[in-house]
Amino acid sequence: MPISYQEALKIIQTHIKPLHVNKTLPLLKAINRIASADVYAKFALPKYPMSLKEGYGIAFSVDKTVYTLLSPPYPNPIPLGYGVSLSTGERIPEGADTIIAEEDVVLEQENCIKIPLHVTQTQHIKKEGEDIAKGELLLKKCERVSAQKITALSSQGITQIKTFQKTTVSILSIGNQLASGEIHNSNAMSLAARIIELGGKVDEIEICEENETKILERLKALVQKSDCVITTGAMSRHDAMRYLLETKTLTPLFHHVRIAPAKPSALSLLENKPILHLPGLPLGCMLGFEMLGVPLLRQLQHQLCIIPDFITCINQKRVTCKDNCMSAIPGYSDGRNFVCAPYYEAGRLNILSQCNGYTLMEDQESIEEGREIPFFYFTHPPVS
Ligand SMILES: Nc1nc2c(c(=O)[nH]1)N[C@H]1C(S)=C(S)[C@@H](COP(=O)(O)OP(=O)(O)OC[C@H]3O[C@@H](n4cnc5c(N)ncnc54)[C@H](O)[C@@H]3O)O[C@H]1N2
Ligand code: MOO
Repeated sequence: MPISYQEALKIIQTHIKPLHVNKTLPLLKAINRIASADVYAKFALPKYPMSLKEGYGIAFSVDKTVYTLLSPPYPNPIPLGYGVSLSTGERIPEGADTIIAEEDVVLEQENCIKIPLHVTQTQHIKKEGEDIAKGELLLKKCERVSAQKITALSSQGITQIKTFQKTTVSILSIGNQLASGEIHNSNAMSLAARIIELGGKVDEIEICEENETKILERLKALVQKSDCVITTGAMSRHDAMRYLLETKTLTPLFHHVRIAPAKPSALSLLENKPILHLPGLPLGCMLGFEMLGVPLLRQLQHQLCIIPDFITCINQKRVTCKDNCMSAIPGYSDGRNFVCAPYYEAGRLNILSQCNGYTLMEDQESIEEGREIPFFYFTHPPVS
């Protein structure tokens, strides 16, 4: 009996152990990787109150509009009614509590300024610790290292961080047409490209003819090399990969999922390494990877949510799907609307090149125009 898509995801979450190999990397090499340790701020930023304008720092007094400018060395604190010249980003001396931009003052004499009537005390000042507090959590374990996270880290002088090792994947493509050279192995190259896009590393890409002994031998070798193996093909009736799963030569954690396409997909463990078995039909293989392979990689990479982020879009063209399963429908979204691909049968080859993501729809025969749908971008870093 096929299990539901949710059950398959649950099995990935409960049976697949995230990888525990750490690597300390320079910040820019860590981009898109997952942090393997919390990083805290060593000191507060800014370290001192700073002026956000080119102008004057004054010790504000409510009844005064004219301020005498002092020259360094300044008295500590600056007395009420006095001020100093400051540039943008400069430290504000003790006692000065308000910044007046230079274009807002009238120079009365050489060392005297007249400030506008409406001044807010503390204006244009960035206070000590306003950006980052000492001890603040800057990067959480299991969080993706992004350009936005780099700002705080580099402002602390942090040049390297601990991340989880990239997931390494080997691909075994099974089929006699592949082995004889009758067809090119576009599935493996497409999967490999996608794995690299997602931040993984591809170790080996091999082709194997449909022979149970040879498949098993190659799988045993590949699980030694990689964190995870993906097989493609030989999953229909009477096929070799399916036979190995059905006879429990390879013990499946699941086999047959109520998804469309890629229903015959399976997940097994060999020497504790996960093997994802996808069908050979090209679109079935790639959408099966999006539905099951992406969550598997996210699980291996400690992602808290193994499903990637999605946005909500409005469906623009009626879509037919399969009821009693989770259908993945590829298409294009401009961020607001979704239009499904003109065709999306599992055996088609090249339609994804015209798509930027897919929607998932469960137990529906169709998705009507105007309906809200989830949309998963291919380009979203899925380990985030
Ligand atoms: N009588 C039935 N037939 C099929 C059923 C069924 O229930 N009853 N299920 C269908 C479903 S669903 C799927 S999915 C496929 C599973 O097919 P396989 O995984 O066994 O596919 P292969 O025989 O290995 O390959 C089919 C076809 O796909 C192309 N291919 C395969 N590998 C590659 C590759 N690496 N790169 C590019 N293209 C590849 C090639 O044209 C193969 O001939 O079974 C249905 N059948
Ligand atoms: O499960 Mo298959 O990929 O629909 O043809």
